[in-house]
Formats: sequence, C-alpha cells, structure tokens
Amino acid sequence: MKPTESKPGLRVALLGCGTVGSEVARLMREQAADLEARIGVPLELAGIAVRRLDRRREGIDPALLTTDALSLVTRDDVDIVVEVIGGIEPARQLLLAAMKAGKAVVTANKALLAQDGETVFGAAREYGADLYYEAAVAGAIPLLRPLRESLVGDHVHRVLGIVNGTTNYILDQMDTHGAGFGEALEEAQELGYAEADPTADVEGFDAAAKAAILAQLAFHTHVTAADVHREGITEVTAADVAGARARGSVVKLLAICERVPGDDGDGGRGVSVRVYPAMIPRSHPLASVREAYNAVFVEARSAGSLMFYGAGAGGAPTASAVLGDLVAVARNRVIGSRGPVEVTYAELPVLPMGETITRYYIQLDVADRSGVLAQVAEEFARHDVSIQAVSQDGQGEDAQLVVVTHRAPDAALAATVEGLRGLDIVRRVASVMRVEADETP
Ligand SMILES: NC(=O)C1=CN([C@@H]2O[C@H](COP(=O)(O)OP(=O)(O)OC[C@H]3O[C@@H](n4cnc5c(N)ncnc54)[C@H](OP(=O)(O)O)[C@@H]3O)[C@@H](O)[C@H]2O)C=CC1
Ligand SMILES: N[C@@H](CC=O)C(=O)O
Repeated sequence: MKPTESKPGLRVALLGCGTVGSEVARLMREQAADLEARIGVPLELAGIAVRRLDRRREGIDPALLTTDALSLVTRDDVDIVVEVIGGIEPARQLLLAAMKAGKAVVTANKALLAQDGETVFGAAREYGADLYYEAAVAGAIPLLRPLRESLVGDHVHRVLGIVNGTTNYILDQMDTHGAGFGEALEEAQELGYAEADPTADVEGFDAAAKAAILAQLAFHTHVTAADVHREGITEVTAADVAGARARGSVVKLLAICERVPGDDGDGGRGVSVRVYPAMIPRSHPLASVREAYNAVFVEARSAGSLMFYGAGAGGAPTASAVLGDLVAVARNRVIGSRGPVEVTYAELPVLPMGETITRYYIQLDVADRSGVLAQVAEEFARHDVSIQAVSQDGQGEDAQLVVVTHRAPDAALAATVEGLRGLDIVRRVASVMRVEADETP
C-alpha cells in the first residue's frame, strides 16, 4: 500500500492579535479542516506579531508570538501575511516588505489604504502580489469584492450608506434609549467596535477612510481620505436627535460618494465624497440599521440599486471577511494565479463641499414678535435658498422656528445659517443638520 502523502501547507504570518487578530487565529484553529478542504492544502500559523508578549491570549501558543514583525513577514517559510495591526506605521513598512518578499497580503487597514493606497497598491502591482482588503470597509459585509469584481463591468454612479459601526451604535442608543454620548461610546468600545483611538470613529475619520476606498473602487479614480469632506458626530446633540424624531426622521452618520454629472451628462464634472451626520426619514431602509450594523446602497447604471447589509464591526464579523480573503489568496497561490489589481484610470476631480447640492434642517430660537418669519425668509432669499417647509412653535422664551430647505449648494446653505446667526430676532441657532435620502421636492 502506498503511504499517504501529506500535502505541503501554506504558512500564514498574522500581524496583530487584538480584537480582530485573536478571532482570525481562533477561526483558523477551529475551522482548520474545512479551510483545508476549501483550499486544497492546509493553512498553518507560522507566527504572530504583537506589541506585548506578556498579555494573556486564550488559545494562542506562546511559542508563535514575536515582537519582531519585520523578520516574521520576510521569513522564507511564510507564504501569506495577514495584517490586523492598524494605523500607518509599522503596518505600511510591513506590508511593503511582505510584498517585496513575494508574499500574498490580506489587510483590514482602511486608514493606511485611504491615506497611502497609491504606495500599497503600487507595490502590489510592482511585485505581482495579491492584495485583498475586504475587511477594511463595513466589517463582515461583502462589499469590496462586488465593487472590485461583480460590478466592474457596470457604471456605478452612487454609493451611499452607514459604514461606521461605533457611531451608528452611539446614535442608535441616543435615539432609542435616550442614552448619553459618553456612555454609548464606552459600550461600543467594550464591544470591540471602536478603533484603538475612538476619535477616528466619532470624528468621522474612519468613515472618511472607508468612503475614500469606496469612491476609488466605484469610480476608478484617485481618492484619498484627505479628499473627503468629513464631519463627525461629536456635535450631534440630544436636541438634534429629538428634532429628527419630531419630523419622523433619524440621525445617521452617512458616507456618500457620487459622480456629479457635467453638461455632457455622463462624463462627470467630478465626484463628491463626503461623510456627515444627516437626518433621514424613518421610512428609509437605512433608518432601520440599528446598533453596530452597517448598510450600503450601490447604484449602478445597469444593475440598478443594490443594498448590502450586515455586521459592520466587531472581532468575529471582521475576522469572517479576513478569512474570506485568506482563502481567496491561498487558492490563488495553489493554482499560481492572482486576484484583481486596482486600476485608477479616470481623473475625476473631487469637488469641494460648497458645490455639493444638499438640503438643511434648521431649528432657530427666535424672538416672539411679529415679522420674525418675514425676516428669516428674507435671509434665505438673499442667498437664493428656497424654503420647502417652515413651522412655528412655542411662545415667549420658547418661541421656535423650524425651516427645511429645498436642495441648494452647500455653500449657499452654510452662508444662510451664518446670516441667520447675525439677525437680532434669532436668539440661537439650536440645530443645523443636513437632510438626505428624502426626495420630497
Ligand atoms: N475592531 C473592528 O471592529 C474592526 C477593525 N478593523 C481594522 O482591523 C485592524 C485591527 O483592529 P483591532 O483588532 O480592532 O485592533 P486592536 O487594537 O484590538 O489590535 C491591534 C493588535 O496589533 C498589535 N500591535 C500594535 N502595534 C503593533 C506593532 N508595532 N507591532 C506588532 N503588533 C502590534 C497589538 O498588540 P498587543 O495585543 O500586544 O497590544 C494588537 O494585538 C485595524 O486596521 C482596524 O481598523 C476593521 C474592521 C473592523
Ligand atoms: N471602528 C470601526 C470598526 C470597523 O471598521 C467601526 O466602528 O465601524
């Protein structure tokens, strides 16, 4: 009888063993037999790079741990490098060294890809390396592969959605339980949703990085995080949330990537890529995206409107996306092939926020006297902003005016708000919020 031949496996260097990395290691361990069957050869952990060797790590063989990540990624016996450290350095240096040394690479690092994708994607092209990064946007949701592969023959004109789990969790807790911002953020951190520095989440940097990656893939044009107009949720108050509720809306942090058509129709004047909190009607599907879930609409010429929904953050959901990429690069390795290569051939300018067409909800505390409405209306007219609806409420100290505008350039809307602040009949601009996904003319 012939002895059973043991197939040579593929060896994986795992960089980072925190919220995501520890789940990647667990799934590789617990699903080893299934993964082998799907790839055709076994996957084996060659080593795990971490910052602190003395940290307790359940289920991890301490002999695998090292603080010398650079030596690990360039080791001859390593085939695939999975980077879940995060941040710019040393992640960039490690990925570049890995690709140069002929390794295939999987990363969840949106910050790096959005800030310096050109260098990382350039290295993948130069060294012929596989580079997969599904987990970088929207956690478990398969979104980048559809954009990179399934929709690459179509013409995508809009990507709109909720791409940050932490902020969605906070806004949802404020809306449904009247929770305070700080307490909701602490919960999101405990649940493993937040970035190492949660400023990245609450100030919109994380969503902006994801928007840049989405815009680049959708429109095949160069977009970095610095190009994205970004506003976070730290200024969202309980009054904003209540105001939204009163008009049948909810506040969500949205990422919006749009082609802006030029006079020639399709060619495009450029792209608008932006992240900000906005009111959306409760009837809109994005309004029912709760907790740390994410949802993204992709609108394409032939495919129409597609909605992607699922867990947007957390160790296990994100590890699922990483494992999907790991299997893909491993299969490529086995058959000697390679996955898609990023190409940005279109040179569409990223338009300034002031030129973007939006709508505003504005809540004003006003003097309780006649002529107030006329003076406010005049300020809108002065900036050529048309009013869609106005309502007056309260008396005396509680006199309030709520105005919802028609669509207008953001610069004109912002100038109107500044003008309103200068009127002596306006005691306070209590709330200003953009209105999205509400096409009421
Ligand atoms: N958490 C989430 O829900 C999601 C995260 N991501 C992305 O995944 C990546 C990882 O996130 P997450 O797991 O939450 O982060 P964590 O902060 O939980 O884990 C980071 C890991 O990297 C290790 N590390 C940090 N610096 C170094 C270094 N210089 N050398 C070697 N190892 C280092 C840490 O080591 P030690 O354990 O010793 O501290 C830790 O194990 C990030 O890019 C993040 O944006 C993407 C989608 C969702
Ligand atoms: N901090 C991020 C994690 C996933 O990308 C989030 O909250 O969405």
